[in-house]
Amino acid sequence: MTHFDLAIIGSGSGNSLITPEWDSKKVAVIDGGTFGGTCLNVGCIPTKMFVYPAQLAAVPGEAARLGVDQTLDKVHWQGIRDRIFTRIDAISAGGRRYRAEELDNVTLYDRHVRFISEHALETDDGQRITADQIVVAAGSRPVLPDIPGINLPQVHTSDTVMRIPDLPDRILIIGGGYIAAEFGFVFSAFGAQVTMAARSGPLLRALDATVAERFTEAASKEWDVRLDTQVTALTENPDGSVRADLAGPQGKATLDVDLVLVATGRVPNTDRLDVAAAGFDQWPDGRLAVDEFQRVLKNGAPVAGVWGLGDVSSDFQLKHVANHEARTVAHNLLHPGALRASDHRFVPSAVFSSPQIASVGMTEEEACADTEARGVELALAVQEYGSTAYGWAMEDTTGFVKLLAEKESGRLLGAHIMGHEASMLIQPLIQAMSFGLDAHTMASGQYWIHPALTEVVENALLSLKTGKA
Ligand SMILES: Cc1cc2nc3c(=O)[nH]c(=O)nc-3n(C[C@H](O)[C@H](O)[C@H](O)COP(=O)(O)OP(=O)(O)OC[C@H]3O[C@@H](n4cnc5c(N)ncnc54)[C@H](O)[C@@H]3O)c2cc1C
Ligand SMILES: NC(=O)c1ccc[n+]([C@@H]2O[C@H](COP(=O)([O-])OP(=O)(O)OC[C@H]3O[C@@H](n4cnc5c(N)ncnc54)[C@H](O)[C@@H]3O)[C@@H](O)[C@H]2O)c1
Repeated sequence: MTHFDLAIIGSGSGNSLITPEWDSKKVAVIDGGTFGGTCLNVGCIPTKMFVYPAQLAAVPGEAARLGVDQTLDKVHWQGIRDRIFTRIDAISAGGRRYRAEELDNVTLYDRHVRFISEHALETDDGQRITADQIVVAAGSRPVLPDIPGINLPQVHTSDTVMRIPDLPDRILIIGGGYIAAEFGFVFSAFGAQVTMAARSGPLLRALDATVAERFTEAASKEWDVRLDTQVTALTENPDGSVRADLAGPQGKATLDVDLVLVATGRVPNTDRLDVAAAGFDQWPDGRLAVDEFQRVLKNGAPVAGVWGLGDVSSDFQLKHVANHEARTVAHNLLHPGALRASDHRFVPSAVFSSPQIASVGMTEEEACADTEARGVELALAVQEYGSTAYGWAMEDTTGFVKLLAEKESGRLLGAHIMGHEASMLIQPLIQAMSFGLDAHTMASGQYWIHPALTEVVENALLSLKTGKA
């Protein structure tokens, strides 16, 4: 049995907790997977490193509309893949080496671990660890739906698909969420024939309904989107390809593909941690229950010295949320008498597909319910990129900004953007919501550069008919 001042399970956002204040204390970092966690190794970072070259591959199609003829000669899958993972693997190895070898006070356990009591853990090779403080930052993993043939070697998740040896000709993506949307774009821009089977339509249906509908329409022009379609079986063909049995609105069909990507959501890793053995509370979806200070709960009350952060406990499976919660925990570990709460009021997200999407705050449906419940009026504006000068330059036909605000006060309730650089255009709206700037003051109290694309945000704000306008 080895005792530590602090034990951290998970080297993703959990790794950032080891600040210089811990130099004189004994710290354990435990990770049974690849050092650095999901975002670095199999998540945000490599996916976006594929999205960027995919955007370049899509340029000739876009340029032709504007009178510039270009041709795409070749996409070097292996070169792109190796460039990405040479960089990422080195960062992961460097981070691991730093923790394992260069910090005297830190012990790295490359093992899976499970709880045996509130403050005691056991690794999968039988080592016992106790700690005054334990941080559970163990993340989530892909769900594999119960479909016959799901374990065929041609079936991948986001954990493995980015390292495949060659770009397949034909890909079936099961799911219609974030991962499906991003990989659908990457693989189709690279030249693969992509079919997407979404169990219930439209794509990205957790987002605002206008975004989901208009994204589905745009995506359907680029790849084969089958809504309300179940994949009922996967069978290996004699030539090594896979036959998928599909059941959809048109009845039953079969589809032969070279690779299947499963993107049907992710589950928190609480089961493999055996948090039930410590008696910690869990939500029905398996997430570890924590309070606003990120303290793990047991029978509804915080457990002294046990904390949770990121995908394992969060409502949002997003890296910037995991990082924010890690900053909360970093402070609270060191300041037990002055705890800080995490701020989950205005959590933005972006889908790096084509078109790109960014959202913050309520959907229209949520804003309607919210304003109705509070007896206040809702103001709504939809502004097309194509209505601004920069949109004319782009000959844009798909991009738009949708804003939702409280009519009387002009307080923004939600913002949804689809189109070129949506993830950047949304930032001033996140800022306004976070700092309580009303729509009218935001629109008219500052200069907006002409004729930048930001004018679409300015015009959307001006179109909101609020009490302050
Ligand atoms: C394909 C993909 C793309 C994404 N893109 C984005 C994006 O663009 N933007 C964004 O904000 N988010 C994105 N995300 C989500 C983001 O990656 C996660 O929200 C974030 O990485 C979660 O961080 P974490 O620290 O909670 O967990 P992780 O980074 O997953 O770290 C958990 C660690 O715990 C280890 N572990 C788990 N169980 C045990 C155990 N029992 N014992 C020991 N170790 C254990 C795991 O090996 C892992 O290394 C993406 C996710 C995926 C899959
Ligand atoms: N850009 C980003 O921020 C980004 C990118 C990728 C992933 N992520 C995070 O990772 C999480 C997981 O991504 P995801 O795309 O796997 O999940 P998701 O929750 O976004 O989408 C899952 C999809 O799978 C469908 N589905 C579920 N079970 C199914 C089944 N049996 N058959 C067919 N379809 C089924 C759902 O209806 C849904 O459309 C996301 O929630 C997101 O938070 C974020």
